[in-house]
Amino acid sequence: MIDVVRGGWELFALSWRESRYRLVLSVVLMIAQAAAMPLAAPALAALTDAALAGDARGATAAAALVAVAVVAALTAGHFAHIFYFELGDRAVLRLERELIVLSNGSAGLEHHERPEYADKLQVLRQELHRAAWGSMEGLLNSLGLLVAISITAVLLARLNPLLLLLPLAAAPPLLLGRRAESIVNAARERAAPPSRHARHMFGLFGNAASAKELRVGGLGPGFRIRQRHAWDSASEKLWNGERRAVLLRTTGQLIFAVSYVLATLLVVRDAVAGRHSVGDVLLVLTLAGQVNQQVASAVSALQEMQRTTRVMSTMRWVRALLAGMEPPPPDRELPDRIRHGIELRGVSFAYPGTDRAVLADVDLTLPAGTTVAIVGENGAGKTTLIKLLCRFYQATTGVMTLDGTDLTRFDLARWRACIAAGFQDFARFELLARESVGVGELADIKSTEDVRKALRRARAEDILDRLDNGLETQLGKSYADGAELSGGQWQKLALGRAMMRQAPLLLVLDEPTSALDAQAEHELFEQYAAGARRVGQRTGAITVLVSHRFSTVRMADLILVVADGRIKERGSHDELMAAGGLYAELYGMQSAAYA
Ligand SMILES: Nc1ncnc2c1ncn2[C@@H]1O[C@H](COP(=O)(O)OP(=O)(O)OP(=O)(O)O)[C@@H](O)[C@H]1O
Repeated sequence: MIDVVRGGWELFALSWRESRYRLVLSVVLMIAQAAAMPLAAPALAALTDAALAGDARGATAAAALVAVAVVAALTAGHFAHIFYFELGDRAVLRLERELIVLSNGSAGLEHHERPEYADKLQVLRQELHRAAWGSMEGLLNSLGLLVAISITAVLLARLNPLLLLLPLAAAPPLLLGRRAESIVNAARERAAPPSRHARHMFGLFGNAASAKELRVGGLGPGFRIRQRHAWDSASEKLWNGERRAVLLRTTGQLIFAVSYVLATLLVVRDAVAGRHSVGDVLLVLTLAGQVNQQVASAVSALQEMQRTTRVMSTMRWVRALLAGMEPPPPDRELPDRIRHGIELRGVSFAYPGTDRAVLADVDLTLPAGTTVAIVGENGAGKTTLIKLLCRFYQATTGVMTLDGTDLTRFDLARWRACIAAGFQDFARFELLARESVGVGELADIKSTEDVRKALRRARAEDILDRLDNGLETQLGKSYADGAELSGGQWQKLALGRAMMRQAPLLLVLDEPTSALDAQAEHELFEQYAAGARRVGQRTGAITVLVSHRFSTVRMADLILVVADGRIKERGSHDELMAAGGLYAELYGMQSAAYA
C-alpha cells in the first residue's frame, strides 16, 4: 500500500511539474463530480421534507440544489477528462523522454545487454501509455472517491451508525463478480480449441482449394459431423461457465439487495417512530444505492494505481541502474595527437552477469600512426576488444592507456568524439540519405559535399544512383515514400558514416564490409590504409580493422591473432608467415580456397 501511495505521489508530482493549472482543474472537477452524487441525496431529502411541509420556497431552493448536483455529477467528469487526458499524455512523453535520455546518455552498453534491463524496458514500453493516463484517471478517481465515501459515511452515520456497515455489503457482489469473470474466462479458454477446430472446418467448406479434395474424398458429411461436434463441445463449455457466472453474480447482488432493504427498514422504522423524516428515508435509499458503485470504483481505481506503482518503481530501477554506470569524472585533457600509442596491460574482461573471461590478461600496444588488423575465429573476442577501446565497457581487470595515461581519466564524450567507427551490427537510420550518412559527424551533416566525400571514401557513391532524390531521398520502410535498401546497401551507408570523421584519433572498422566481395574489400582498405598512414603521420591516428579476409588483413602494419580471448600471435604479415604458426596456417587455408 505504501508503494501505491508513493507511485501515486510520484505521478502527482510529475503532473504538477508538467502543468499545474491542468492538474488543479482536473482535481477540482473530479472532486466536484464525485461529491455531487452523495450531496444530491440530502438535497433530495430536503426537497421532499419541504414539499411535504408545504414550504414552497424551501422546496424550490432544494430542487435547485438537486439540479446543480445532478448537472455537476453528469458534466464535471467530462471537463476533467479533457484536462487529465492531456496531462497523462504529457506525463507519458516526459517519462519516455527521460527513458531515452537515460539509456542513451549512459556511458556504456552494459545496460543494453543485461536481460533484466531488457525485461524492464519491455514492461515500460507496454505499460507506459496505458499506465500513465490510466493511472491519472485512477489517481483522480481515488481522490474523488475518498471525498464521496467520506460524505456518504457522514450522512449515513448521522442517521444511524449501523448504516456504516453498508459498504461491507457491497463486498460480496464485487468479490463474486470477480469470481464469475474468471470462471467465464476459464470457460473461454477451455472452449477455444474446439471452437478453433469448428472454425477451421467451417473454413474448409468455403475454400476453393479444399473443396476439390472434399469432393474427391467424399469428406463432406464426415467433416460436417465433426464441425457440429466441435461447435457443440465449445458451446457447452461456454454455456456451463456462463451459467455458473450468472448464479454467482445473482447471489452477490441478492446479498447487497437484502442489506439495502434492511438498511431502508432501519430508517423506515425510525421514521414511523417519528425519529426521522420521509426525506431521511429517501436519503438512505439514494445513498445506499451509491455505496455499491463507490466500492466497485474504489477497487478498480486501486488496480490502476497498482499499475502506476509498477511503472514508477521500474523507472526508479532503471534510473538507479544507469546512475551507477556513470564514468568517473575526467581529470586529464585529451591530447590532439597520439605520440606513442594505446596500450593494454593485463586486461581481462567478462560481460556483466557472466563469469567467463572473454578477454584474459591481454598485453598489447597499438603504436601511433599504424593500421592494426585483428583476426581470429568467431567468438574469439575481437569485437569485445573494439568495444573496450570505445569504452563501451570497463575492463574487469587491467588498464588501457593512451600515451601512458589511463583512458578513463579522459572525458568520455571527448574520447568518443575522436573515434570513427564502422560496426558489424550497424544501425539503419531511417532518415534522409544525407542525414543517415552525415550523422557520422553531426557538425557536417548539412554539407552535401562532405557527405559525398565520405561515401566516396567508403566506395559507396553508387548507392546514390538508385535513389530517386539522391542524397535527399527518405530511407526506410517506415515511410510510405521511403526507399528500402538491401542489407549490403545499408552496410555501405554505415561505412560512409564511419568515414564522415576525417581526422579521428582512432578508427575502428569491425567487419563493416562483409557485404562486399573480397576483391572490393581489399581495394577499399588498400586505398583507405594509404590515406590513414598519411593522416597517421600527422596525428598519430590508429586504425583498427577486424576482418576474416586475409587478403585484406595482410596489408596491416601489425596483425593480432586472437584466440580464446588471448593474443596468440602478433607481427606483420611477413613475420607471421615466417613464424609458421596459426596465422600462417589460416592464411594458407584461405589462399588455397581462393586459388
Ligand atoms: N553482450 C554479451 N554478453 C555476453 N557474452 C557476450 C556478449 N557479446 C559477446 N559475448 C561473448 O563473448 C565472446 C567473444 O565475442 P566477440 O563478439 O568479441 O567475438 P568476435 O571474435 O568478434 O566474433 P565474430 O568473429 O563472430 O564477430 C563470445 O563467446 C560471445 O558469445
